[in-house]
Amino acid sequence: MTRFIVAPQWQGSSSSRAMQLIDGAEAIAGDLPRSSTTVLDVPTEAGDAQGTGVHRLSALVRMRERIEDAVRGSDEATVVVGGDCGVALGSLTPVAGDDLAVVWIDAHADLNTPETSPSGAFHGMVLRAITGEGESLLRLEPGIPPARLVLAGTRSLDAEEQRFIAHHGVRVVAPSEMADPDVLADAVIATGATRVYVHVDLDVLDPAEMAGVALPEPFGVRTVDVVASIRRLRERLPLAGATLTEFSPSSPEAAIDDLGTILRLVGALA
Ligand SMILES: NC(=[NH2+])NCCC[C@H](N)C(=O)O
Repeated sequence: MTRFIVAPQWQGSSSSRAMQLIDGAEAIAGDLPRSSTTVLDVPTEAGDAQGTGVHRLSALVRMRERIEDAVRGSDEATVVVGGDCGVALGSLTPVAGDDLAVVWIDAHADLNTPETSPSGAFHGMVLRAITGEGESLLRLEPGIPPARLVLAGTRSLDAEEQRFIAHHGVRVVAPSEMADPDVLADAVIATGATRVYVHVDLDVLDPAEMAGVALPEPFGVRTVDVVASIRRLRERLPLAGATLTEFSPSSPEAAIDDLGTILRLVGALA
């Protein structure tokens, strides 16, 4: 049975957004099987950037350790539910290796560094940290090489992210390409990896199908296509771990509308 870890991490400077991410994590947790779900404590400490340009750095370093400890030692793939996308660092660290590909299903690339981030929010830097770059207190070492990354559903890129993708020739599966589930699976197989980590940020979905995200981006992917792409990929490679992140409903009533969609994605990852 798949294990779930719920990590209500928040990375920004706004407390209303923090509350929404915490509420979102709790709403999802309420629908997961109780016996196989661990809910981590909410990191209430404000944390300190320590001059790094990463908001709440000290709190995020602690949260990373907590997530890593919770994931480590399981024989099966663990699905870590955020919280923000930054939880993927702690979730991926115990399963990293030179046979691993990382699939980033997200409207954003999350490839900023503290120097290039427009927001100071770690969720926009976490994939870069997974490649072993960026702030030294909060990155994977050794990192996953760019040739082992596949981005999918991506449609909002900052200048440095565009440069990184072009420079390294990172494969980006466009939202429209997701209609054919073989495209993602083929792209991951082409990296030569033999295991795959799948990260899903709910903002990859079209806003018509997912309202409860902080940074909705138009022209997104249909839930049915994300589910089919993940299932097809899993027919071809074993899943090493997964994240499902960024649920931040504006109210408990609004959360109910999105939970059915979220559970379909949970089903594809579990
Ligand atoms: N996974 C996300 N929601 N990322 C949002 C990132 C937004 C922007 N690119 C930043 O660096 O701040």
